[in-house]
Formats: sequence, C-alpha cells, structure tokens
Amino acid sequence: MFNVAVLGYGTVGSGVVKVINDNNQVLKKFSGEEINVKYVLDLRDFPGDPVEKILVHDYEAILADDDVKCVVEVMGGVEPANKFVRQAIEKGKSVCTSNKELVARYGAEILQLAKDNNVAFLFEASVGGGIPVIRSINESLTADNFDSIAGILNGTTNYMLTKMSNEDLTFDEVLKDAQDKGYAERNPEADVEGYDACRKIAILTSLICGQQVDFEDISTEGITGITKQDIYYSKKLGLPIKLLGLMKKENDKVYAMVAPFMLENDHCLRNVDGVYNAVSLHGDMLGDVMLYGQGAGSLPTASAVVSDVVEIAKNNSKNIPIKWAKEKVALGDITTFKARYFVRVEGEGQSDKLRKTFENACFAPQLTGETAFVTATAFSEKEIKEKLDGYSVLNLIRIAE
Ligand SMILES: NC(=O)C1=CN([C@@H]2O[C@H](COP(=O)(O)OP(=O)(O)OC[C@H]3O[C@@H](n4cnc5c(N)ncnc54)[C@H](OP(=O)(O)O)[C@@H]3O)[C@@H](O)[C@H]2O)C=CC1
Ligand SMILES: N[C@@H](CC=O)C(=O)O
Repeated sequence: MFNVAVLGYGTVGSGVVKVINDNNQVLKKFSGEEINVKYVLDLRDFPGDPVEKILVHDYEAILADDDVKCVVEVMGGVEPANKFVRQAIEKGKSVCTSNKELVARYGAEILQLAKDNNVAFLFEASVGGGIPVIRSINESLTADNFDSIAGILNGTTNYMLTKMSNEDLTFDEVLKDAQDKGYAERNPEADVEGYDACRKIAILTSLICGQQVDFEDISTEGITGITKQDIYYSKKLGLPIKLLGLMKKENDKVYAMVAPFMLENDHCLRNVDGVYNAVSLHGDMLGDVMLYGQGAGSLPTASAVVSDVVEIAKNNSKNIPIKWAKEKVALGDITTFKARYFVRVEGEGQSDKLRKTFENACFAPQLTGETAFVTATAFSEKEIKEKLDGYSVLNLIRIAE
C-alpha cells in the first residue's frame, strides 16, 4: 500500500481523490502498488462527503505518520504551501504539486532539498494542466537543444477569448463563467493579467535551460486591454487573439515574454480554443513538436497530479533527478523583439496618411471613430510607438507568424 496525503480539498484536490479512487486499478498497474489516500487536509469540514472520515485540520498529524510516503500539495499560494512542502521533504516524504506559484519561485531550491533528502519533488500539473509537458521535457525531449517555446499556457484566458469571440459576451461575464467552471485562480488577476502564464513560461524556460529563470524578469501583459472592438477586428481579419507565453534563444541569449497576439493563418496554435492549452517547442534535431490538452479544470489537472504520484510510487519514493540549478539566467532585452502589429488609432479615414508611414499596411473594415490596420513590416515596441507619435493609439497587438 502506498499512502498519500492530499493538502487542499478544492477543485484540484477533490479531483485527485476521485482519480485515485476511481482509477485505482490503472494506478496499480503502472505503479505496482495500491495507492491510498490516507489523509485529506483542509481548513473546512465537508459534512456528508466520504472524505470526512480521513479529513484532518492539523498538518502535524500527516507529518508524524511514517506510513505517508507522498504529500500532494494542491492548496495553492506560496505560504504555507512552501513551508508544508519543505517539512514533508525533511521528514523523508516525496511531494508533488500543481502549484506553479510555488514552483516558479522555489522550484530549484525545493528540488535541491528533495535531492538532499533522497525523495522526489514533481510538479507535472504546474504547467498546462493535464498536458504531460514537464515529463516530456525531462524524460523524452532529451536529445535536442531547444531554441524556442510558444505556448497557450492559461486555460482561463483562452476560454475567455474564445467565448468573447464566439458569443456576444462581456469580459466580466466570461470571467465569471471560467471561475464557475473551476479554471480560474483564487485571485483571477493572476490569469487575466498574464501572471499565471508568466510563471508557467518561467518554469518551462528554467527546465529547458537547466537554470533558474525568475518570473519577475519576464515582460508580461495580460488580456485586460483586449476590448470588444479588438475582437471584432480579429474576426474580420481572421486573426484570432491568444495570450502567448514565448521563449526564444538567439546568439546565446534567452528572451521570454507573455502578451496577447493575433495569430496568422498557418500558426500552429491558432486553433487551440476554449480551456485547451498547447505548447510548441523547436529542437535542433527534432524540429517542431507540439503538446495539446486541457489546461485547467478539476479532472484533467488531477490526472497530471496523480501521474506524479504513480511516478513517485514506481520509484519507491526515491529522488527523481530534474536539472534546475539555482544560478540565474540573465534574460535578453525583450524591447528589441520585433513583430508586425495590429494598430487602432482614433479618428476615421486616416488610411491615406498612415499609408505614408506604414507602407503596404493592410487596413481593416473600420468601426466608427477609428482607423485600424496591420503593418506589413516588423517593428520593436519602441519603433512602432515612435512611428505612431502624434496619433491617439487605441490599441496595439502583436502578430504571431
Ligand atoms: N483549478 C485548476 O484548473 C488548476 C489549478 N492549479 C493549481 O492548483 C492549486 C489548487 O488550485 P484549486 O484546486 O483550483 O484551488 P481551490 O481554491 O479550489 O482549492 C484549494 C483548497 O485548499 C484549501 N486550503 C487553502 N489553504 C489551506 C491551508 N493552509 N490548509 C489547508 N487547506 C487549505 C482551500 O480551503 P478554503 O477554500 O477553505 O480556503 C481549498 O479547499 C493552485 O496552486 C492552482 O494554481 C493548477 C492547474 C489547474
Ligand atoms: N488558472 C489556471 C489554472 C491552471 O493552471 C489556468 O486557467 O490555466
């Protein structure tokens, strides 16, 4: 019997208990042992829920029980999750987590602690929900130098942008819907301001580089500036808007950013809709590879968490090496990143004047009181702002080729 304790009985935690109970035979087949949830820790009581019998409110009970080999941290937030995870490891228990905030901030340190204590620390669900992207990077994509990652890494915002485009709903209405479905973070600002996608691209970049990439260093823009008017143009132009997390290596420099983009016709991520996420990586030998699946939600996320539990049981709860050193990667200056732009400026009928500055620009069917177009040339953010000096700019969205 392989006993686990689940910390947090919310969207993901309740999914973890369900996956372990409902798919017990599958888990046994792959891990070689029966997996059992011995404890669930939460702040609340759950009267009438079968979990009531194993519910505890005091973490010490879990730490003190040597039969618990693996702690599943699915509470979220940095503290006390960070403290609980370290205490478990120091007590000789392996840990898996879906907590990207914790992993992005302390991943390298906790991996070292796990190594020192000869236990495992895994975090498959921290990026891409149910998509097995982390195990793929650590165990399968090990023969290449990867020079780029492009990902739709946040289920909430992709769900919102898809709904805003397909149905005539407001930002607040679609956000509420994503929250009701359990996709959004406790504070949904993390989703809509791009912080969640930023932590995820930081984790992926750290794993690709084998070194720490601080999420605070990554230029991050969310979707709060995307209006109904932008969605109107995106439909007219056939360029769907997606929040992308990007990493690029060029001349030994690493660049990373999160921002909304309009995706060109042949872009591999343009048909990734709803709560689905996808991560596309480019390797020097393999070429392009893409992973796709549900990026949020109770069961897809829990499936990834439980796959970590299986991996830990299979490895007898011993350390599973993951290369992520504490030394920091100094990111390149993203303001030099060039892209074509979708531009909206105040005032109708300005196309003749704008054409003089933006040669071969493609003008969109206009909405009252403004002029909108897509540039034919790529510019850095600084360059395009200089070119638009004197215009009242309503929005600027990069185009992803
Ligand atoms: N939802 C999703 O689709 C995904 C979520 N994640 C990540 O997984 C983690 C959990 O997310 P999710 O399940 O959605 O969050 P929820 O808020 O639904 O669940 C968290 C649970 O943990 C409990 N909890 C919080 N603090 C403590 C504590 N100190 N001691 C005991 N219990 C505590 C909460 O109790 P209470 O409600 O009483 O505060 C709640 O029941 C987060 O890190 C999130 O970012 C990752 C991928 C997908
Ligand atoms: N809030 C996150 C949950 C999964 O990581 C998202 O919407 O992607």
